[in-house]
Amino acid sequence: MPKIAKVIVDVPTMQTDRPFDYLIPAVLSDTIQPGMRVWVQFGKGARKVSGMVVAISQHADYAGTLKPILTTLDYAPVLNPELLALSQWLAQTTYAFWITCIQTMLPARLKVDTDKWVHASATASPQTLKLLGAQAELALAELTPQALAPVMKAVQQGELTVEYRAHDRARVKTEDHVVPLLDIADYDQLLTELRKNAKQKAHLLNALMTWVTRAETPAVKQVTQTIPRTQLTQAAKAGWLRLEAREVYRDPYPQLANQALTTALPLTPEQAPVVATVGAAVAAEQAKTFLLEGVTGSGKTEVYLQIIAQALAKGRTALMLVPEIALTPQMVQRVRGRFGAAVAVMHSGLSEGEKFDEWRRIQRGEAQVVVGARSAAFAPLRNIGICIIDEEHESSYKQADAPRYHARDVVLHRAQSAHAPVVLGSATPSLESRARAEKGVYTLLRLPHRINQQPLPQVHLIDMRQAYQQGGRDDFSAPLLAALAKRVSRHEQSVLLLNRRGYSAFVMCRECGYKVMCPNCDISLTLHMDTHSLRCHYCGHEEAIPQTCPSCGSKKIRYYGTGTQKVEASLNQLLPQARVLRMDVDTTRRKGGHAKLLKAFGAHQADILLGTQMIAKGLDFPDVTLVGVINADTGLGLPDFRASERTFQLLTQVAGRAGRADKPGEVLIQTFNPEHYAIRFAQAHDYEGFFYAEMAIRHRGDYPPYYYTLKLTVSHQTETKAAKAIYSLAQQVTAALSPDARVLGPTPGAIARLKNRYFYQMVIKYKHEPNLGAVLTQILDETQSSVKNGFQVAIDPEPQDFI
Ligand SMILES: Nc1ncnc2c1ncn2[C@@H]1O[C@H](COP(=O)(O)OP(=O)(O)OP(=O)(O)O)[C@@H](O)[C@H]1O
Ligand SMILES: [Zn+2]
Ligand SMILES: [Zn+2]
Repeated sequence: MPKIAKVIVDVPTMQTDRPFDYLIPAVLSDTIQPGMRVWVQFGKGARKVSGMVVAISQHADYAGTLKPILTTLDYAPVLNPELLALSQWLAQTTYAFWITCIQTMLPARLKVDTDKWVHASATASPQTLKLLGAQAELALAELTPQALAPVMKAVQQGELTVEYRAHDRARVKTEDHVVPLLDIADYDQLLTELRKNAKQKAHLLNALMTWVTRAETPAVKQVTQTIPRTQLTQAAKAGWLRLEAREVYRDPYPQLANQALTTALPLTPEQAPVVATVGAAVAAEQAKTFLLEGVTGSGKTEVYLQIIAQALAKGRTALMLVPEIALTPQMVQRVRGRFGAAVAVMHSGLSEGEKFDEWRRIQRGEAQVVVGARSAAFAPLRNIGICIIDEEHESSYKQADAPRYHARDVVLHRAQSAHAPVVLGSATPSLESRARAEKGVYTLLRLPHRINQQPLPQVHLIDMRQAYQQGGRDDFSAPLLAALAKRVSRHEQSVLLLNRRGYSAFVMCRECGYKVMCPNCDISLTLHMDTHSLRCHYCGHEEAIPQTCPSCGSKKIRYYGTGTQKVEASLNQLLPQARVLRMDVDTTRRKGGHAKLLKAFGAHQADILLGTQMIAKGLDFPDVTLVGVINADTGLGLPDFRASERTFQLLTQVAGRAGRADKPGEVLIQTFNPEHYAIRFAQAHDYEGFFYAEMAIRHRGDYPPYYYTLKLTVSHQTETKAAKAIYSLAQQVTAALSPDARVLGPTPGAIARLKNRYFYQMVIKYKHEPNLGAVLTQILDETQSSVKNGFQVAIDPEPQDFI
């Protein structure tokens, strides 16, 4: 009885979002396993596509004749059974295509690329044949837009046919090594036969004898420092040696390779019981979730490292997630410093090749500790013994595009099947997690004090309404300037936060008020002084800054908004003695830019580190005694029920950068809302107070964590079509819901037009809705058939952004 492979093909549509049956040819019957990528023929044109074997069975679900699998792309599964099951769970819970989930879980290098080629069909006219020139076929990707137009026309008329050709990009990096082939006596003999002046050959033969004695096979890279490569090739031809390509890993952190390992610190009386409690769950293989609520500088990272060590000692592996912006070189160094080569790092700053190699080191069991950002939740670790999510409140753990997963949920799901405990750590836990701890679903553990009983920094609020009346200058109040100046004279350091949430610099005409807008999106363009251009942060459109107003022709074009560059310029004017380092998207765009700036600041090459949100987290610099917040409240006005929570978290985190060593810290927060509860609780370092106050507000408004939320978005290039569609979907959804559910909207998206598409959305708030999943799947099914009409529907469970 032939065996059947169930294959998910790489064709992401609703109709193809299920396993298809393929025959396993006899030659492959011993090889093929679930989790392997294969080539198959698919669809009408029987074109070659890649796919993933998700199961093997004796039974076909399809009654017709089955096509065979053409061949495999992998020698071993790239998804193990646990991850394969996870991919299916992910597809179900995020309403995404199964193939999209599979691809999200694998490194980009394992995604098969398809190129389109055209060649002449039997009906091709001489004119069409001319398009091909002397070639038998053309790669579409290489044609210019002008050349493409007539080719596409010929394709539509059937004179040219398109062929899809997929190719695997999973290439490993190799390095050549010299392998001696003879023994010492032979080399000695050759040496005596050499002509006197053949100095290079003599040198090589001597070297070969040394390598044979030491049983070495040195890298060609090293050998060619003293012996020319041509000598090696000649010697290889003569049969003296062989050049062998060996697989090497690309190391994203070569500078950390030979670092001496750090040892565990003696734990403080607060840390010790936390490590013991979680350690017990690690030992007992209990899938328990702990919420570690520890103030900034309380030594959470040391706790994580010691818990990880316990899991490793049991022969199990560890997964540690850190938000992208907190994944500083400092953090990587701390983990690599403790566990050395056992650590693999996964984040978006790595090259594709580095990501692939780190993934393979994990896959092969050579790395047992993974530290990484959101996507590391899918690291191919086996035998997980502990999972840690640092800064668990961070919204960047939620992916905004399909599959719209939350890394915290993925990790909790994996830990459950691995019987491993999870630690969610934060100084400012999300309301959702803290509420679960309140109900006893999670176990609450606390580190209420800083290491060595260092006090948390004093926080002062500066009322900017008064400061402006008293003649404050630019963005700086008198007290903040004075405090900065004092630090400079004492050779201490300061961190200065410019809150960019809900905010950006723009260009406006002072005569007529014209703002330069993106031609594709309903949003003003953002000013970038380093490139002297205006850019759209949504679609990437870029244009030069106009000299005169495009609307009225006036020359009174002015720059508005507190951009970091503008703040830096006024700091240089107001405090000429201070050396300022600016850290924002512009100065950290290049690879390693982030690390370079932090290193310079750590080496005291600057007095002030000025930056956006990215400086608020994870930094541990002992000489920082002042933290200034230029604008605390830009995010408070956003139409989002999490606005207060986000502001509280940001202020608490950034305040936590001050006074972490022996010198006491001070924090100055400039605000227009000094009475706002989020700002007051941040001033008092009172997370618990904030939690209960905010819970009351959420309760009154029927918001999470009391309700679940789900956002449904429809877009179309024609505004009326999008609007009509959302109203009919709203009816369809409402009909399926119980009276307890609430529907907000439909409304136009906060940015109603993006990339020339119009967006309409609705938000569903609910507690228990057993029918919701079915009606959403039905909606996806129905709208998918209208994709040809240009509709796009997106379902976002627990969205992090309501705009
Ligand atoms: N047991 C200990 N003994 C001595 N020093 C410690 C101990 N544990 C941690 N530290 C030190 O205390 C400082 C703060 O610790 P750490 O950075 O781990 O805090 P954290 O809670 O992760 O802070 P944040 O949430 O602000 O990032 C670090 O410099 C760390 O080396
Ligand atoms: Zn104008
Ligand atoms: Zn745009």
